[in-house]
Amino acid sequence: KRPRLPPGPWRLPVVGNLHQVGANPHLTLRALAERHGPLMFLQLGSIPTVVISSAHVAQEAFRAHDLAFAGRPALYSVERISYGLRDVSFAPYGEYWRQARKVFMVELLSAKRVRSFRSVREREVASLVASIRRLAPSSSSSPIDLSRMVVSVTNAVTCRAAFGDRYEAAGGGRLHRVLEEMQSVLGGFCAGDIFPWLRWIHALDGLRARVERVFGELDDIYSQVIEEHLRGDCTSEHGDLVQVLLRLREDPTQRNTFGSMDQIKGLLTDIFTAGTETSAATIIWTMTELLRNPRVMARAQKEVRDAAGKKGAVEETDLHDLPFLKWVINESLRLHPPAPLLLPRETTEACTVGGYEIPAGTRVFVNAKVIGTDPANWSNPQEFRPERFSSGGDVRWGECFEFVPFGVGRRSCPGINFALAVVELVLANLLHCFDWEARLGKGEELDVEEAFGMVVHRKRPLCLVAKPYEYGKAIF
Ligand code: HEM
Repeated sequence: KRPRLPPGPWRLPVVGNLHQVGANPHLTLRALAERHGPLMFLQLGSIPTVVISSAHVAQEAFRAHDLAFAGRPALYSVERISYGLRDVSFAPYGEYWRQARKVFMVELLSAKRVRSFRSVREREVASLVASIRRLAPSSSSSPIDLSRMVVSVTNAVTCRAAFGDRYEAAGGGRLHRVLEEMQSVLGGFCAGDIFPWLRWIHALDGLRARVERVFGELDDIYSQVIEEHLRGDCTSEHGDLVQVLLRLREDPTQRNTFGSMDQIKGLLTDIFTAGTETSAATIIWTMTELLRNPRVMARAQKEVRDAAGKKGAVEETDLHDLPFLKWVINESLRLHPPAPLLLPRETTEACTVGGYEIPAGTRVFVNAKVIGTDPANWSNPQEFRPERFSSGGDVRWGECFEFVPFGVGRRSCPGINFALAVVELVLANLLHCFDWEARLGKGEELDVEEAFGMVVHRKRPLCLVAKPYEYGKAIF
């Protein structure tokens, strides 16, 4: 007997289940899964879709059929900005993806390479602390927009790792603006991704023009940076990604894969889309939860201040002594995974999960947020309680299906080391150098309202009063 599709809600003609998903899919999909189960079938416009909402189903799907789930859909905005999917994140599963991911892993994201960017991180974090001091010289200063400042730091760290010292020459400010606009065109569902035959509509609704504008500006910046590297004007002490990619062009074994400039540019875009907003959102959600939980804030600050002592700043070598801070970050990633539905997958072949058929070409969402707050695996799941990570040692990312903020299987995030290095250093310094206060009305609590996008941020920026801490005077 032919297996059936997984259960799911009734669908309307043409739109299918689209009207039930709405503008906040990570929330509506939770409610739908509660009714229809942890393996659910939806028809989103013309796209057959499966949503996985439990650790148990994720484990069964990815242990037995990792390859079948290793594809990605070709999304409208991503296709153009990644130079025709010449990236890692959205490249179709195959040889190009494998080679490109290997280059990322070895040349940019390995533990050794991440360590080599230490001075980049320390410099950018020092500059963040100095900016906050300038804006908030005393405890009676006005609140500062921490969300904005944190995105600038994560952008700057990624830009320096990718471009080396040419980052400022590339016009740091202009690049930030373009990257912001890029995140906005990539955010959310667009009609052309749900009804591929409707892609023409983006000529009318303005999306095509926005994508073209961002693409043009990015291309301009990349061309300038690559040109300077080719002229030999680049002297970064740690070696940067552009240098590495240009060297690969000279290598006869790699030339076929990385021969064209478009390939280099596609990979650069990937680093910015995958790496900056995700890390910034993690920092901001962690600060949000610390402010909502003064007991946890006090313990985290004590740990950091004990480790750094009278030093004006926390250095990377101090981070080894901060186990509590690491649990705090894990707890934040559990409650607020920046990519709550991971990145969409598309099945490369048909497979059977839990006795149900998943046809080839099905779009797949894994609901990391629901999995991380499933009462079957987490006690009092909505409570922010970092101590729950105290037993069992470090999390083994990718092997623990109850906690998947970085995804699962062969397409899981390769940037974990790179991300956590900057997230930990920024947070440690924010906690060491300042005391923080959210100026709220009587009885009011700091909110956790979300704005949906490929990366889920706070709906409103995190604006806080920063009170300089006594030992924080001599920064670095
Ligand atoms: C806290 C920060 C981060 C979070 C929460 C995060 C999360 C994720 C998630 C959920 C995925 C999709 C995984 C899947 O489909 O199973 C992903 C993929 C990816 N991430 Fe990250 N990420 C972060 C930081 C970074 C950084 C800093 C980089 C690089 C500089 C990076 C590079 C990538 C790439 C290239 C992919 C695509 C992998 C592939 O398709 O083979 N990420 N990330």
